[in-house]
Amino acid sequence: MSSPPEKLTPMMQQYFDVKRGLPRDTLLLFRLGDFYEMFFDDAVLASQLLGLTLTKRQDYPMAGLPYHAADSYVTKLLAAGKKVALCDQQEPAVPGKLVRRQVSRILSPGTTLSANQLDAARNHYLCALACDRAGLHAAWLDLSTGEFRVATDALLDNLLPVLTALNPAELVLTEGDLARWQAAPHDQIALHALHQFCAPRLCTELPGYHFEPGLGAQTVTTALGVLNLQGFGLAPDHPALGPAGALVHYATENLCAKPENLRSLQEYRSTRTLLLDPATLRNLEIFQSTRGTREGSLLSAVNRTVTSAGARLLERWMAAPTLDLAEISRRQSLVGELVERPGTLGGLHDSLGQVRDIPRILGRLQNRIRNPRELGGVRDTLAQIPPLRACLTGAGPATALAALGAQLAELPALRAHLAAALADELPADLNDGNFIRAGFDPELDRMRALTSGNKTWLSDLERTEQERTGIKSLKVRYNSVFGYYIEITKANLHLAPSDYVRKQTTVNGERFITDALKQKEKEIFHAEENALHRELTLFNELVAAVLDHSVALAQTADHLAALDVLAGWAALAREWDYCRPVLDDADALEITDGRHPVVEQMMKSDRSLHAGSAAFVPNDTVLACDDAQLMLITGPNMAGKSTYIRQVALITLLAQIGCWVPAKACRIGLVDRIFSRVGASDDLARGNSTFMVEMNETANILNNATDRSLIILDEIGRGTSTYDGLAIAWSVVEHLHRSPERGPRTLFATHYQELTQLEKHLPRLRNFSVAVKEWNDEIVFVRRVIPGAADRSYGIQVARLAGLPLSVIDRAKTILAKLESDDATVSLPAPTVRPKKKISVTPTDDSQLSLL
Ligand SMILES: Nc1ncnc2c1ncn2[C@@H]1O[C@H](COP(=O)(O)OP(=O)(O)OP(=O)(O)O)[C@@H](O)[C@H]1O
Repeated sequence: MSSPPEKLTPMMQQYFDVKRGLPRDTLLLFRLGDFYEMFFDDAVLASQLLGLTLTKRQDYPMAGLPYHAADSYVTKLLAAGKKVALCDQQEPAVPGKLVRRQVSRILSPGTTLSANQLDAARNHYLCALACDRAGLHAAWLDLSTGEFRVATDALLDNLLPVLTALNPAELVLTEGDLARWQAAPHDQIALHALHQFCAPRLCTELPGYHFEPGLGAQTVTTALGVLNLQGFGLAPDHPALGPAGALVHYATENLCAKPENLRSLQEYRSTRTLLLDPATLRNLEIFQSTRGTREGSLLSAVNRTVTSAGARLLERWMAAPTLDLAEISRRQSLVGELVERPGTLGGLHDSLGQVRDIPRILGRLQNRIRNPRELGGVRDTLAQIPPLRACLTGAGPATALAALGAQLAELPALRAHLAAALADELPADLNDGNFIRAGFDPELDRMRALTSGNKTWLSDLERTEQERTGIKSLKVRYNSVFGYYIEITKANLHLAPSDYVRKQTTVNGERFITDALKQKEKEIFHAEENALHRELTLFNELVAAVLDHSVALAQTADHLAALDVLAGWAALAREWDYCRPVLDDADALEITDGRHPVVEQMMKSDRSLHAGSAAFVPNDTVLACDDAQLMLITGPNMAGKSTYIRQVALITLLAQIGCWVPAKACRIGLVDRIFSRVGASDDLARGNSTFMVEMNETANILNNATDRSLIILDEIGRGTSTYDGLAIAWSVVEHLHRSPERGPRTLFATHYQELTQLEKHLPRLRNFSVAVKEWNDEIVFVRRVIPGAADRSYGIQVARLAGLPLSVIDRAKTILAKLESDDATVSLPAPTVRPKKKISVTPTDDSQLSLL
């Protein structure tokens, strides 16, 4: 920061005192009257980010923004990854006296609670990490809803996938860790992966002692208001309590108070979760498409939620699909009951549409961010509980839906209280008043009557003064500078009575006051102030009443969120004809008429735009760890290989979150991890070529896959020379098939025709191809996956479809014919191509398979 001027005014002295107490990367917004001002480097930066005018005060830069618009400016600063401290006046300003000021909150991307600064449909995590010889220890907290979790794992690969899926808005790390991870020797792959996860995010570093587990246990127990953590199944020396303590400390500093909405601390265990590594999340476009949009992702294809809390729960379920068969079956049954009852589904949809974001409303109320609309949200939600319960119990007393309905707390007293107390239309700002309904509180009514009585007096005054003076155009008006005044136009000034006191001359006339008018004004102001004060008291009582029921409200909100997700899935199942998959502990993966959930929907919307476009063609899959373990899929370009192998992975993922799946029938033996290696992507910024990324991802799969995993591999080895690539692809297939009895269920799409010969030697490998029809040297895609290897690749025909110039196509055909003939000499002009050698397989002993 620029150095402060030598001689400081008392106010600037106060500014520097506050600034010194803040972390260095925090912008200070310093309240001066109706503005928040920034000075020095903060002013320069903010003026650039917010487009504010940069001014000067005694030679140093200054920029200000009106305090009532602060929310939208702060939103922009947070979106730019900045942290912002709001320093407010703690007492009314008195001329000649320095006002007491204090930081009231620090806002950062991971700790903000304001509805404007949060995406309603997304969880918003602050996450702390520590890594030592015992492994990776993590804690994450959504301060807006109070969700708080810890996890520890000896293997980074078990924890990093879920953290990537959670996509935290901000990280808290031990000072120096980030640099240490970056500088770690090349073979420390785990530390580099950790650095890679952290580097693009906003990281705040805290001194190491904040991460000490003993201190963490104390901080966390105090924050949760419990004596110990046994009730949450956590030992006092759990290593993730270090990061958990650091999180609570950081949140407390930012809120300038203890976070009041932490209800519980849950341990996340990777052994209970289907893991999707970061590459798979990206490759399978689970949360966003490769273009970076929500549209085109699996999440958007299966999201039919109508509440924000439901949308967030769906995201959480997808980030960590469960391995708990009972839980999966519970969700499936609820979906099943709803699929059977379209009437119930319609009723739920309407009522859920009126439900407000209770978890975040409670989070704000508990952390002292309060406005009348938040209470309105609780009122409107409670009003929906009776119809929702009626809807659910209407399904029959012995149903899972009725059981869920019984868990929704009606809280009739609170509902009636809020309905009686709150006005229909509620202001966003407490100080605007008029949010308490007339007739609710006699005292408030009396004060309001006084105000309105006085206002009637004013309008009567206008009439009587017009009569007294004979000036028809005389007006009684109000402005914020003079308060109430009487206005007389120039032409009538000679008629102004002598008791009128002149206050201001305007272009058209003069403004006057009288003693009686000023007396009345005082009464009005006083009555308004009293009424607002009374409203605030009533408001605080209502907030207290709501918070008294916070546990029941929070639980009900959790049930409503689940109901929203499940009702959405039932609607999806009906609309797209999904089936209920059977999940068990067996080894099989059998899908009849499976479809790709995203491509299918996109094709339908294309069809509605372009008549004649084709419909999605369903395909079967049969895999088993100990039988058809590895499907090797060949076929022309564009035939549908990638779509097919991805659809199997997506159907598996949907099945394990409890959703129904796009198929006619489906049976899946639980999968512990889904791995994928698809497409080409480079990571040039970190010095990794396309091929290097491909090999890293493949290495990860081969090192971490278990017999319970599902692996999809698309064109392994494509990023290098033909023979190197083929050799690698070949040995990868062998590796996956190495155990004599069983191996991970694998789908392997390839253009290396040579690999199909492996079927003869690897008993659990099955050749499949995507069929095409050939017609007049053109190909027609039929999108059917059939047993047996493809005969050729039709690359040139597809290249023609892509619009390559005909001269190039013809020349390619000539070269291909030569290459495929025994005479491998191609006459010039020709590209430099290594003649293709015949590749053959020598049977029996695997180790003797000769490539070349
Ligand atoms: N089962 C299907 N039904 C209808 N259309 C499909 C089906 N499968 C794929 N398609 C369409 O075919 C296009 C190409 O599919 P895909 O990318 O899977 O082919 P591919 O065989 O992997 O091609 P390449 O080998 O060139 O990567 C998809 O974008 C999709 O629109």
